[in-house]
Amino acid sequence: MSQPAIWLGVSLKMYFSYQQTLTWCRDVAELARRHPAIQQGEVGLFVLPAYPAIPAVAEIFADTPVRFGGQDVCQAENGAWTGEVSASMLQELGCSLAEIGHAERRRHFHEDKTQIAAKVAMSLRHGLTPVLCIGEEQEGEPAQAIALCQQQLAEALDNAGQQGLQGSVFFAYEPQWAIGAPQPAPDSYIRAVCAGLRDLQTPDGIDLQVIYGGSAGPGLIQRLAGDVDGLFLGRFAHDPKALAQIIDEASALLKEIR
Ligand SMILES: O=C(CO)COP(=O)(O)O
Repeated sequence: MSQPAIWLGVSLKMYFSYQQTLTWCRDVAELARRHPAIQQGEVGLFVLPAYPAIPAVAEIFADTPVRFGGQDVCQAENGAWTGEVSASMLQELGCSLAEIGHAERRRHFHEDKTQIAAKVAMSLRHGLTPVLCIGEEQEGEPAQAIALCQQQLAEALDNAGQQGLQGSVFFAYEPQWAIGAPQPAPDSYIRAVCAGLRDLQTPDGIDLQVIYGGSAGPGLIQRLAGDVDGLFLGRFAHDPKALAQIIDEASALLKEIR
């Protein structure tokens, strides 16, 4: 089956309890089982729950095409790294993704470009698709945002390129000023930046899917009309009905643009 044309990813961050996570995932699994666009592989869905929920989430999504992964991953293979989770353990649990470099991790845990590049390489080495989060801190001009993202992307893929690692990377473009806001960045801004990001060069064998995150919710995917490969959702996917609506919109958009 070919790759989905639109990806919808959801990070649950630390919003839900364990039981709330399972209840939400069961609703999403049900949605995935009955939605033709998901079943036919036109719209892809991925979910990033908190680490302890991963084994139960794996069971819930077992008979669906929904992918799941960690909200972070350790840069080291294994060993004396208290509190960390290795890429190999994520893979063992059935994960196919690892989120890397989210703005909240950069802010609260001072993650830097060296760690982020090492995490990207470690994920690819273990067959995990990095969900690499990049975005400018302050609102400015699209050209400035593209230049900054280009530099951060090159730094993040540097180790992987040098090691000749191959695979897909979700480039989650998340302007930091739009995360946790009442509404996303303006449509024209997102379209201009994401169109530029899609043209960026990557090391041989690494392909990018550009998805937009930052207060994304119902209505946005249609307004971005084909300039992004998908959305990376947070709060506005907490209501499964809202997620269902976004899947419907993605499916309708694909019918329009094909
Ligand atoms: O950071 C995000 C996704 O990882 C976006 O979160 P919000 O949509 O809640 O702003």
